[in-house]
Amino acid sequence: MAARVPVSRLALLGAPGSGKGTMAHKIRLHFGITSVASGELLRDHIYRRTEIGHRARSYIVAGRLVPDDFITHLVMRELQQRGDDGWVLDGFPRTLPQAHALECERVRLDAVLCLDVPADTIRQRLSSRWIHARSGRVYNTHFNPPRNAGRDDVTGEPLVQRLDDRPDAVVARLREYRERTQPLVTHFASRGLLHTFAGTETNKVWPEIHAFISSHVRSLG
Ligand SMILES: Nc1nc2c(ncn2[C@@H]2O[C@H](COP(=O)(O)OP(=O)(O)O)[C@@H](O)[C@H]2O)c(=O)[nH]1
Ligand SMILES: Nc1ncnc2c1ncn2[C@@H]1O[C@H](COP(=O)(O)OP(=O)(O)O)[C@@H](O)[C@H]1O
Repeated sequence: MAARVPVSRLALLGAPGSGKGTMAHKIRLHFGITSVASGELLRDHIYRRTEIGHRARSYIVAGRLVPDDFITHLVMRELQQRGDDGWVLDGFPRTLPQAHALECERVRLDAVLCLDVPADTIRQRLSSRWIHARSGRVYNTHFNPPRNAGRDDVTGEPLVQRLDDRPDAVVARLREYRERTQPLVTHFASRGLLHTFAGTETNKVWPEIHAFISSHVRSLG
């Protein structure tokens, strides 16, 4: 059974393809803490063809970050719905203004887990990532392939590649990461919240993250 941590508020920081979503999934399975994934929120809006999705699409396809106030509003609304529960933020904050917005709203973070993965590994992973568009389930032809090639395990529906996993969009996303997200490393380190986990294989990094959450995460229970 999952070991439950009563209250914990974590953020996953890392380049595109560093394994944030994969780790968030493992944290939910092992600790019962669910994630708020900013990219998934946006893709869901695009899939449902909402006005928000319409605004976000051109940024995402070009590999650019969507405007700060736009994504902050979306994530804050989601967090308000969660009330006092713990959560893992996957992909937010991604810029200094987003981190400042969390502080302004007095949203407490217990720890920021930074995934440090080399760019070559990231390019390989993203070229072999496939998703089920409706649910957001993520596969990889090498790491966690679907049971039937090209088909979602649960629905049997076809898998697709993300438009922003094309090589030119990946170059743009890695540039956005270096220029706008990496400054958060210093920001969170200065607040004593940063914990970095380096490696090229999720299954080797996960035991370190598991041990960290088991021993460090604040509990109000
Ligand atoms: N080969 C390989 N692929 C992995 C590993 N960990 C995660 N992946 C895959 O790499 C891709 C990116 O991981 P994901 O969790 O989506 O990264 P995110 O973009 O940071 O959320 C997905 O297709 C994962 O299934 C690993 O250790 N090895
Ligand atoms: N916090 C954020 N700030 C700005 N744009 C975001 C944010 N989160 C997600 N996005 C947009 O959604 C895209 C996909 O995000 P995500 O699913 O987290 O992908 P990945 O971590 O694989 O790059 C980003 O490239 C960006 O366009």
